[in-house]
Amino acid sequence: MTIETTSPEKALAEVRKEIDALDDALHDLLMKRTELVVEVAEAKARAASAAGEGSFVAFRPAREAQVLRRLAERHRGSLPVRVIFRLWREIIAAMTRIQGPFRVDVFGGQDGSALSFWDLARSYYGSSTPMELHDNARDVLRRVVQDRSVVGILPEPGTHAAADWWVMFAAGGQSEARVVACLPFIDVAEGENHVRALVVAQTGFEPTGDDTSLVAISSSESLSDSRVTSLVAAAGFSGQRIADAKLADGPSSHIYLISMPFHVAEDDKRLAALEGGPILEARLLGGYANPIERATDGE
Ligand SMILES: O=C(O)C(=O)C[C@]1(C(=O)O)C=C[C@@H](O)C=C1
Repeated sequence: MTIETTSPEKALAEVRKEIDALDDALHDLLMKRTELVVEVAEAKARAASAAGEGSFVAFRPAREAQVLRRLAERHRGSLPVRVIFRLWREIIAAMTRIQGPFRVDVFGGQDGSALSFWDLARSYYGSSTPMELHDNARDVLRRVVQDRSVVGILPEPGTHAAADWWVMFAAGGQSEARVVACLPFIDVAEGENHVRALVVAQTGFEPTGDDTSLVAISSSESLSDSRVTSLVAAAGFSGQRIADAKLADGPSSHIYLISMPFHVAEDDKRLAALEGGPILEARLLGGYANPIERATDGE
């Protein structure tokens, strides 16, 4: 016969003591991580001044994607990866704000999807980051172009009635703004179907090893899907049309948005090779680290 020496109260108190110790360890690590991010900011400031720039953009979406992918890869147990992401997104957003001004302008539209886009922005850019809602995608884009500290959340082209903002982006003057991320960063096949958004900011579209690029091409004539595909292939690229638009005036009256399943750099020679024949201009709009895909997530 075994004699019960530990009362349930005592066992509970023991486990809670262990939880307290873990909380302390987590808290210590968070404080240490913050100190490292201050060093990261100092390194960025030095790099900016060496490049003759007075300030720097702290936001590095490619690095953020790599941080999340690495965690998803090593994750075990019943805590959903989405919860891990939410926790790290809160941390990363706070650490971005420690380095300098950072704010988010969100497209909400007028068709009831505002809450979905707002939620997406909050869960990725933190509970205390200043955010503003706009009912017009063009206003969001304008804010991004005007202010280096702004990140814009816009509906994914081809999926939303108001998602024609990319045309203004593609046909407007040169700007430092780029598409740099896609939200949500985790796609759960059996999860609820949420909206997808693209993130636009004045920061680089850097490679992560698993990316999608968005290139806009303009033409004076209407191009069929197969024509677009073969022109893209002739330049050494591959990709598919995900959206198109017809402009009222100017020689480049037809404009197509091509999604390419790899990273395209700003100086990629294939962009120049695309121009010629019916294509008057090819412009890299940026792109994003492909979100991770899961069949299920802790359900
Ligand atoms: O690695 C950086 O450049 C950082 O600034 C650190 C960090 C992070 O907290 O991991 C924060 C913000 C950046 O957008 C990317 C990553």
